[in-house]
Amino acid sequence: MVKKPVEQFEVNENKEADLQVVSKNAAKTVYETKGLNLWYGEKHALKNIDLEINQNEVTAIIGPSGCGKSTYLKTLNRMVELVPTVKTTGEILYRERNILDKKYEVEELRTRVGMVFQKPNPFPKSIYDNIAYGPRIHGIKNRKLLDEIVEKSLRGAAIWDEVKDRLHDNAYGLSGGQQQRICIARCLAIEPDVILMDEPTSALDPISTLKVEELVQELKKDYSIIIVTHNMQQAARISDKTAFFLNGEVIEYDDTNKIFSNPKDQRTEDYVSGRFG
Ligand SMILES: Nc1ncnc2c1ncn2[C@@H]1O[C@H](COP(=O)(O)OP(=O)(O)OP(=O)(O)O)[C@@H](O)[C@H]1O
Repeated sequence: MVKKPVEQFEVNENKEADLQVVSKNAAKTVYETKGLNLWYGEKHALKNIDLEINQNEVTAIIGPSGCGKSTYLKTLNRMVELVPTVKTTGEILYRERNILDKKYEVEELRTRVGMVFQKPNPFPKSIYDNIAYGPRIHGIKNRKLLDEIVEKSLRGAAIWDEVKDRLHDNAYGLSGGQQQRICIARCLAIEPDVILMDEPTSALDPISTLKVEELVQELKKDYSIIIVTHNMQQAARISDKTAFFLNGEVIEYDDTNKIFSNPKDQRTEDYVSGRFG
């Protein structure tokens, strides 16, 4: 009788592979929002949000003005709590820990989660000092090490070649598109895990926009990116997943190509086809 050791081995190997897939998927979730509600005073701005955000993906948040996109983004680094009237319920798990728990140190969160804003906001300092700012705050004083971080971050933000000969010039002397990439480099210098972007190209010209979009595609190899955008073509071009928000609710969340080509909800279809918003 012929034994079947190979088949047996194959079965075992598959089981192991299955287990690996399961554990890999578990590690892939960077944020899990569960039943999140947020009020600004009486205004119920986020309603029962459930969203899972994956690692090394670009997640786009779209929806008409006032639907809660920026508010949701700002809950992810707890910036929203700077507004004194804010009240939240529910959970936001970041790497499996609830960041809304008062015991969670917000400083720790901000070293893991960087943010890029709509309007480029470099500090009124040299290009070099803009990038070295975060590492210096974290106690790095060694000049050689700072030089390395500055170069690596500027390269990572695809702006090194444009500024390498003027590192000690004021960042205000750069164009808007260059300033935005300096802000992205400043974010990379703290070696974050996640980058939040709130309409990062809305103040930029088309060429700078394209550069930032290409950069986002490049950065997702190393980071997880969540981007709020009004520009639906941009969401379709650069994101893996898209969440459509309306009146504080997530109406639909799916692979970007499904949201744009075959949405399940009529309201999503109406929005992505430009019928309102
Ligand atoms: N600081 C605040 N105090 C009170 N209400 C606020 C505050 N910030 C936002 N809101 C309200 O919460 C709702 C959601 O606002 P949010 O800025 O998150 O929307 P958005 O989708 O990002 O809009 P836009 O696309 O215009 O930037 C809006 O009704 C807004 O007026």
